[in-house]
Amino acid sequence: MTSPNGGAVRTAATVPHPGAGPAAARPLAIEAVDLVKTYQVKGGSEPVRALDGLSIGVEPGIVFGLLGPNGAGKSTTVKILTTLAAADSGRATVAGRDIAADPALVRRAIGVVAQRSGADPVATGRENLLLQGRLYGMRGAELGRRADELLDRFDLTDAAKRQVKTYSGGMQRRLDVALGLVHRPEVLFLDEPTTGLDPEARTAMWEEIGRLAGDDGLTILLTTHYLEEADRLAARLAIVDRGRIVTEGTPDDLKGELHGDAVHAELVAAPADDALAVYEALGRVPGIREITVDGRRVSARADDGAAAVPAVLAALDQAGSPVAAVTVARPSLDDVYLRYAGRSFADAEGGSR
Ligand SMILES: Nc1ncnc2c1ncn2[C@@H]1O[C@H](COP(=O)(O)OP(=O)(O)OP(=O)(O)O)[C@@H](O)[C@H]1O
Repeated sequence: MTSPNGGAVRTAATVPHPGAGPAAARPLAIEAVDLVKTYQVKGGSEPVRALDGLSIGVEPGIVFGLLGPNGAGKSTTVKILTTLAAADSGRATVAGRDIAADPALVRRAIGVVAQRSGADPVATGRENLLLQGRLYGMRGAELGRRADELLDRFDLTDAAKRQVKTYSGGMQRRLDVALGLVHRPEVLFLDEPTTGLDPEARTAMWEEIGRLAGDDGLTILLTTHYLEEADRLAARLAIVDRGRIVTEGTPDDLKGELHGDAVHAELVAAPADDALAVYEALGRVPGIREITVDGRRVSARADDGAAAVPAVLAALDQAGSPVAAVTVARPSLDDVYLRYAGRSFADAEGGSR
């Protein structure tokens, strides 16, 4: 089978329909296979490999989180899946259409809320929605009704006739999401929707996104570098590190893989000898496993964290690395990230790729 431009048309992969018989299957809303993307940097010798064989499969009707630190490759993935950039290699389908063979069909089927607002600041909120609808061929009373419905839904009715430049950050972001939904897309891309919002506006946006997830059939791909956001909103999530997916599952499954408690110790000083003495000393403490030393930070898992603390403190002291502070916690997504990426989320955010 070939497409009008001669390229091969790929059929979308399918997933078993939950609760349906073994023969029933639904197409994936998003499928990306082995995406690679490099950027040539002006004046730089080495090209940046933003995506290094990234693959995801997103079932329809869910919020799927792409979680990763700054520079992990989330925005590049969104740009490729929304046809704004081409991959060097690999393939993908969105809403059942191949992004390379049928980019126009993909664009009609998706809504995109980019990191930077696309709204016209000197137009009103309602005018922005009408303009966006017209771009998708919507007209007349139907478009007016859709704009009013979205203004109401995103709590913007009172501000509908105000210029967008007078909106608060939270109101602008809500309008951005409304703009992405005007033409009733099948798949909505939200690229870091709450970055830059104050905590109150962030919570309000989380509630909105949570409600959207219940909309009939809408699939949402959400990128975020907030662990809490992914935990709260995503039915499934994939953790991205250095352009690859390092693990994928429901937030609870991912945390559940980590049995026992996370023990984090802050050493008085970073160990000098490649931390060998620290690894050896902790390795001898019963019930302690998965030890990671990262500068002054030591992390490990323990079946009973609180009970293990005295032995951990004593072992580190004897190894010549006294402890300044220690915490015990239930596994978090940060622990999941540490396990798969080998460094803490905070370090990955601040560090180089
Ligand atoms: N146009 C570009 N030219 C050169 N390098 C780029 C370009 N766009 C992205 N990169 C690089 O590619 C890598 C991935 O960037 P990307 O924006 O996809 O990451 P991200 O996970 O979305 O991060 P952020 O949260 O900061 O947006 C980074 O190293 C980035 O510096």
